[in-house]
Amino acid sequence: MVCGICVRKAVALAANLVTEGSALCKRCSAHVRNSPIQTRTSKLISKYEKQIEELTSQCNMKSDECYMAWSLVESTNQELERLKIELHQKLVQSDNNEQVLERQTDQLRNVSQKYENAKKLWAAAISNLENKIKAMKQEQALLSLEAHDCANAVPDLSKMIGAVQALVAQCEYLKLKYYEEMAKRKKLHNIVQETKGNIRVFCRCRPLSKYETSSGYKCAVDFDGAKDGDIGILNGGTAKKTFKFDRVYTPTDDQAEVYADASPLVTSVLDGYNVCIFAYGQTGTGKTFTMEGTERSRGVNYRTLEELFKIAEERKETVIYSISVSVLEVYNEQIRDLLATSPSSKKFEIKQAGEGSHHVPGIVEAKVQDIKEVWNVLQAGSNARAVGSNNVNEHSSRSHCMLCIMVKAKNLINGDCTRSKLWLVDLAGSERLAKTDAQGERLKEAQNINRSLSALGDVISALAMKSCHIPYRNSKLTHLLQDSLGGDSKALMFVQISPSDNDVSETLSSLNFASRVRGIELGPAKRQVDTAELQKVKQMLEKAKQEVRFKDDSLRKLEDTCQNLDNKAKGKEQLYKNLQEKVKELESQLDSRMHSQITSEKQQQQLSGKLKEKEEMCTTLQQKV
Ligand SMILES: Nc1ncnc2c1ncn2[C@@H]1O[C@H](COP(=O)(O)OP(=O)(O)OP(=O)(O)O)[C@@H](O)[C@H]1O
Repeated sequence: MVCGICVRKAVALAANLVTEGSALCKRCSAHVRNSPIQTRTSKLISKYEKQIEELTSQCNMKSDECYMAWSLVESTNQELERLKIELHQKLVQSDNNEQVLERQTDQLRNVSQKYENAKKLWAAAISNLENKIKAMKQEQALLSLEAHDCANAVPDLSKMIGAVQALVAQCEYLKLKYYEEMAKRKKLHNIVQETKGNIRVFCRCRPLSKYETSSGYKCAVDFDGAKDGDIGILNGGTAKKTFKFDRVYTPTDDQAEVYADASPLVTSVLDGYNVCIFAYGQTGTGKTFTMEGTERSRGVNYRTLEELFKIAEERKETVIYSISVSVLEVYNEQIRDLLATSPSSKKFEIKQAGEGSHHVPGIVEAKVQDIKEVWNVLQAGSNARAVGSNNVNEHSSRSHCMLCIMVKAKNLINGDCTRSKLWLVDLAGSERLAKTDAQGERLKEAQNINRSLSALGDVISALAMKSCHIPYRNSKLTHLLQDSLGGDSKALMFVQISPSDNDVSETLSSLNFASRVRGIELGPAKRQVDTAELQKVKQMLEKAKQEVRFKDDSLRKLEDTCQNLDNKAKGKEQLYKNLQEKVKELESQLDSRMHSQITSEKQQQQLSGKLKEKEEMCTTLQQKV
């Protein structure tokens, strides 16, 4: 209850305790009796206070709700931010992917461009090759036509084979005949040799030397009967002494002509006969020239060996020959083995001569395969001879130079084996001691020369008289030549003379010696030989040889033609195969290119698919945002 004074103020006062019927004044705490208005007001107040309380609690609830709503918005915003970042990252990635894709697309474009270019190139190459193949096919067709023409040109292959077989058979028959004839010829040849005598003498006169001409010396030799083997020596004006030999060579006769007459003896060596060819005569008359010759004008030694190898080669199908050579020098009755001492003998193989090869032991021999090797051996001999003397010319005049060729032969048809020897001797110059007026060493040399030359004469005489004792051992020269002087052996002596009237006495001496050698051997009975039969056989043999040669030639020509055609066809075939292989190679290269193109196209498609997926993902995300 508020006093009247307070009542007035009551309206303005808030919250005052009101009790029904009475109340305590809040200001003065006096009990105040409630008026009806006051009661009603307090009722209203409490009612409103209740309403306020309700509203306050409602307000609190709403504030909580608001708070919750705010929190939700906050978290949604955060999510949105995250999504934005994610979207951004995706966009960046998508950009990167796009760039990679672009690059790959560019690469693919390049690859496909290259592929297109290569394709064009290959296509051009292939069409080029196809053209070539076409051309080659045409050529091949032409060639096969040609081959057909050729085949047609040959009447009939079987006929041809038959003809060839007949030719071969004929050839074989002719060969047999040829061998038979050869055997006959050999026999006849040896008969002819025997009828001519086992020792023959050829006389050769050298030209007047420049010195002789300038000194006014004249030619004292008459060659009028030279063709018949007659030679005349003018001795003191009109007096003329004539000699007869198997051959007489004038100063104009060359080395080939001289050798031509000696060559049949070479054939005898290959047939198993021992042979001796020697040059005898006064110093400076051309013994070395005849036997050795010069490089431009080869002598008997070289030509003999050349022919020997030629015949051995010709006969190689029927006889196997093994040839070896020894080179010796006899000076003052001493033997010098020039091959054993030669500084250049390393060029060929030398060995001790086989047992029984020589009567004098210890001599070496060089086995020679061809004429080139022989030349090396001859050179080695000459070099060794030069090394052994201060002056080769003078020394050679006073020593006997001896070349021995040993031949072993095996006949493949009848199995015959022979061993024979060919001596080629350049004798020391013969001089009369009275003329040389020699003394000391020179006298000794001259005496030795004369002794050995007269020993040679004695051996020849003893042989001619068919003595039971032949004095071979009287000199080293005859001792060495023992096998080739006498028995079945054949000898040829070149008597060398000077044309000068200043040398007449020496010339006469040499010719007398040579006549003695020749005269004692040739008997009248042996001269009467019927050469007509021999001529007939020779002609038959020549004809058979020509026929064989002709058949051989035509066979060889046919074989050559067939071989040529075969070679051509093979060549073309190979070319065609090569081209086919090239085309195959190109095709496989093209295939692999196409395969790689397809692979790269597939890769491109896969990449585009992935790109699309990414783009869709981006769009979805953006929409979400
Ligand atoms: N037929 C010929 N034609 C041309 N020149 C020749 C002939 N014969 C010899 N001669 C020459 O005569 C000279 C003497 O010859 P060569 O030396 O051969 O005589 P030789 O008898 O061997 O002498 P030696 O006994 O002194 O050794 C050489 O110059 C040679 O070239």
